[in-house]
Amino acid sequence: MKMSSRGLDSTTDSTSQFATIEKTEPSKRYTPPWTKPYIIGIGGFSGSGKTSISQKIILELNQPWTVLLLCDNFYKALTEEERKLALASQYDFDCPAAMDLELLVEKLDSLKRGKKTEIQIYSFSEHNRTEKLFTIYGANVIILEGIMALYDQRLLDMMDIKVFVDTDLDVCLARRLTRDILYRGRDLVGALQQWERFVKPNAVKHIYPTIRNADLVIPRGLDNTTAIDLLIQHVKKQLAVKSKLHIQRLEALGHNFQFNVQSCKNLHILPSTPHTRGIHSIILSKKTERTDFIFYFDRMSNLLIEMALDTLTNYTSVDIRCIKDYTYKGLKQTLEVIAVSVIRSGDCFMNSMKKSIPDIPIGKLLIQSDASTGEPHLHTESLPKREHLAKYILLDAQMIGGAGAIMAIQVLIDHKVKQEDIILVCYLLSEIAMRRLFRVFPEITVVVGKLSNSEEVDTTYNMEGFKDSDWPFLNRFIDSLYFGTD
Ligand SMILES: Nc1ncnc2c1ncn2[C@@H]1O[C@H](COP(=O)(O)OP(=O)(O)O)[C@@H](O)[C@H]1O
Ligand SMILES: O=c1ccn([C@@H]2O[C@H](COP(=O)(O)O)[C@@H](O)[C@H]2O)c(=O)[nH]1
Repeated sequence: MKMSSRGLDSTTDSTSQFATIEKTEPSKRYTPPWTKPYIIGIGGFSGSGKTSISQKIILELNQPWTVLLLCDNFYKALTEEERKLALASQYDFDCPAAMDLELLVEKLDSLKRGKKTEIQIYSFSEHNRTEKLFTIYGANVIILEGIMALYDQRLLDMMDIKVFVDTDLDVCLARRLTRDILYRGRDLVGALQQWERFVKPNAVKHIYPTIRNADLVIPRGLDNTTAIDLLIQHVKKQLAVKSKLHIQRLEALGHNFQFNVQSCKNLHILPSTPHTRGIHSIILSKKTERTDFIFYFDRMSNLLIEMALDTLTNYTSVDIRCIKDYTYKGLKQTLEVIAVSVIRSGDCFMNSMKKSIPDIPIGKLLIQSDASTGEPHLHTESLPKREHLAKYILLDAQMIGGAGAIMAIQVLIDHKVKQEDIILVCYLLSEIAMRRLFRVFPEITVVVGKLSNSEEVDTTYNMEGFKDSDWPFLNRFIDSLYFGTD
C-alpha cells in the first residue's frame, strides 16, 4: 500500500478555514452540506475491482446520498459505422479519446456545486448511451469510478481523495472475461480479441501512468481489506469533521442576532385568544387521548392554513356578475399554490391543506437527523415540476433547532423557488429556530401556532435531536397518526 500525505489527514486545514469564515463574517453564512460533497476518485484497470471496492465503501460508509458516478456513462455516442465495429469487438474503448471527458468534467462540477444533475445511462450491450436518465441531487459523498477517473487534471482538482486499484493485469483479464460474458452480453472470442488489441495496450500506455496521481494505491483490489478499511476510516473521519463544521455553523446562526418578534412583518403568530389557548391546552397536554389530539390538531391546522393563505397577496381584480346584474368586485389568485410536506410531521397539515385547495399539487421532503452528529440529511425529495412562478407552502409541525427547516427551504431555493414565495407553516417553533431561519432566509414568511421560549423547551439539544424533555408527546401523536398506536 502506498500513501502520500496529500489526501490523508487534511483535518487541520479545513478547521482553520472555517475559523476564518466565522471571523470575517460572523455567523451569517450558511452552506448546505450537499454543496460540498466529498469526492472520491477510483481509477485502475478494467476488471481490477473498482466497482466492487466502491460498493464496499458505500455499504460501510452507510451515509445517505452517497452516489456512485461511473465514468462508463461518459463514452462518446458512436456513429453507425463505429457501432458496427464495436459489435465486432473492433472498436477502441480504452483510449482517452473514446470518452467524453468534457461532459464528465461538466457533470462532476455541477454535482460539486450542489446542483441537480442528470446523467444519461450507458448500455454495454448496445455500446451506446440510452434514453434512461439518472438524476442526482444533494450528494453527500460522490465516488467517481472508472478507468479514466484519475486521467484528467480537471477531475483530479475536484477530488478530495484519489485511489488507484492496482491489480495484476492477468487477474483483471480473468475477472473481466467472466463478468463481460455473464453480464455485458459478450462472447469469449470477441472479448479476448478486444483485450489483446485495445484493452491491455491502453492499460499500460494510459491507465497505469495515472497511478502517480493517486493518494492511495490498493494492490490486489477487493482482497486488500487492510487498505480498504484504512480508506473507509479516513473518509469517515473527514465526513465527521465536515458535519461538525456544519453543525457549528448552524448553531452560530441564532446567536448575536437581534430579532424583534413584534416588528417582523414576515412572522405571523396565531393570536392568543381564549379559544386558541384552549386548543393549545388540549394539544400540549400529556393526558390528551389520541382521538382528541387528532381532532384538535386538525382544528389548529385549519387555523394555521387559513392564516398562511391570508398572507398571499398575489391576487388580481375580477368583476363577478351576480344575480340581478349586480357586479361584485372580486379577487382571483394569480399564482398557483403548491404544498410541500416535510415528512412525517408536515403530513399532519395535509387534511386541512386539501380542504382549502382540493387539487393542490403536493411535494415531499424527507429530512432526518443523524443520531450521532445531529446533522440533518436529505433522504428524499419529490417536488412538482413548475416552469412558472408559484407560492410554496412548506409544512412542518414542530421545529426545535431549525436545521431541518433550513435544509428544507434550501432545497426549495435550489429548485429556483424565491425566498419571498415560501410560506413556512409550523405549529410549535422555538425562538432559536426562528432566529436561525430569519438569519438565513430573511424574506420568507413564517406562520406559527405557538412560539416556544427556553422555559418551555430545553434549547441545549443537539440541533434537531430530541431530548426526553423536548415535546416528546407531539412525536408520540404524530406516530399515532401513521401507525394507529398511542
Ligand atoms: N477480489 C475479488 N475476487 C473475486 N472476484 C472479484 C474480486 N474483485 C472483483 N471481482 C469480480 O471481478 C469482476 C470485475 O470486478 P469489478 O469490480 O467490476 O471491476 P472494475 O470495476 O474495476 O472493472 C466482477 O465480476 C467482480 O465481481
Ligand atoms: O461499450 C463499451 C464500453 C466500454 N467497454 C469496456 O469497458 C471497460 C471499462 O469498464 P470497467 O467497468 O472499468 O471494466 C473498458 O476497458 C472497455 O474496454 C466495452 O467493452 N464496451
